[in-house]
Amino acid sequence: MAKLSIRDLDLQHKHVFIRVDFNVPLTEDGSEITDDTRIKETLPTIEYALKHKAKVILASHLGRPKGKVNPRYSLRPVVDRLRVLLDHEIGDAFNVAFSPDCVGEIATEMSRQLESGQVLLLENLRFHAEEEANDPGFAKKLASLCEIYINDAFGSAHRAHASTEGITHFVKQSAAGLLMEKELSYLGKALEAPEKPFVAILGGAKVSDKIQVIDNLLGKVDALLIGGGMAYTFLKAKGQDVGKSLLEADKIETAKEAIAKAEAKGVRFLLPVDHKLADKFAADAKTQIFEGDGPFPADWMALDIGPKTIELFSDEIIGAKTIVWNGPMGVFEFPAFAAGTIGIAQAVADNATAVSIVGGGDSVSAVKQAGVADRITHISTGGGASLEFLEGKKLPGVEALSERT
Ligand SMILES: Nc1ncnc2c1ncn2[C@@H]1O[C@H](COP(=O)(O)OP(=O)(O)O)[C@@H](O)[C@H]1O
Ligand SMILES: O=C(OP(=O)(O)O)[C@H](O)COP(=O)(O)O
Ligand SMILES: [Mg+2]
Repeated sequence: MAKLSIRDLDLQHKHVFIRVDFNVPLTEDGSEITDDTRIKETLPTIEYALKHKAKVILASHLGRPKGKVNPRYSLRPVVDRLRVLLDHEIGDAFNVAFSPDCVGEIATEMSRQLESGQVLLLENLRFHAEEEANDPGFAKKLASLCEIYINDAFGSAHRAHASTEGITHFVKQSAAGLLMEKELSYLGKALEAPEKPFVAILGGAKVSDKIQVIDNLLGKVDALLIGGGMAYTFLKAKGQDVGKSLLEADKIETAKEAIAKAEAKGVRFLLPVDHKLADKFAADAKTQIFEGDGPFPADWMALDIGPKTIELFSDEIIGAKTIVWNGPMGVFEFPAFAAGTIGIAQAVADNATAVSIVGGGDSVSAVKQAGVADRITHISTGGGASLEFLEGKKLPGVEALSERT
């Protein structure tokens, strides 16, 4: 990689701002972390900086609070977990300070008081609309906290936001963290010339974001399996009434184009053939299995793929030599709708001859919940980011870093 690495820099006694992706899955009320993979994966970078006597400032977004302060999306639960993890790694009673705002007087004062070898975590960057708008004034405020900027947030590297892109224009040195380097290096090698058959599995809830990558994926994969919340815009595009299922009406045209392109290119394009429907979006919803391409019963929504779809997708997965998976097959956080995601996780893990890559905050959480993570070749902290990387797009969070000269 031609980009500067944290290992190239002299960190001693400097304020080092590390952009991390602590956008971890939480319980519904936001009070507890359900999967801390993204925190654990940044520990090598944080420990490296501490060992080299940096004053470490950590910043992240959490969820999509849309530019407003919202306690539901506070990073406070992350401070507690980080303390425990660093205690365990570094020694007892390791303190992590927490600033209730990522910019302003308190953040400035707390960062000024940091000593070498100490850590400060800033509150959710997305409590300010300027973060996602990549506002230069806001980026400058973030930059004023530090002398060195490190981006270790691979999971957010596809975003050109103030803390991932803008900030680099206001600091002298911007470098990649160890997790960022590890992800780029692994994915770069694995996806340079993937062995075929190459099967991509897409699901999850970020339909409008991720439907964009399909066009480019169709030039690379032999089969594309679409489940989860992503599937219903496609089924609607094929003329099926999907009731109250997740639907992005303004992406129906994009979906139609993708279906046509897959056909023209001879890519096998699989959609669910049965579903587990719910009468409401809740863990205790009434359920029914629905099969075929007729209209869903009115007011019901699909929250999981059905057993025939698990079988159909698994048959495709068994024969693959490279598998990339992002996005759960259903609302696996509710036990009644976890079977599809767990079934696909097992099928991916059971294919011992394929290189398998599972990416995304929620997908990784699901694979761990299914107990098969150790049989996946690479667990990536990035969902959208790994898809855009696979597409061959330049990631703005990486592009913005200083060149190694
Ligand atoms: N059929 C569905 N309807 C609504 N939400 C769904 C459905 N299937 C999956 N999801 C949700 O998608 C979310 C994860 O999507 P996403 O963030 O895109 O994945 P990842 O974090 O793995 O990249 C999960 O919280 C899951 O509940
Ligand atoms: O969780 C994330 O992506 P993912 O759900 O695709 O894994 C990243 O933290 C990016 O979050 P965003 O999609 O709200 O910008
Ligand atoms: Mg997610």
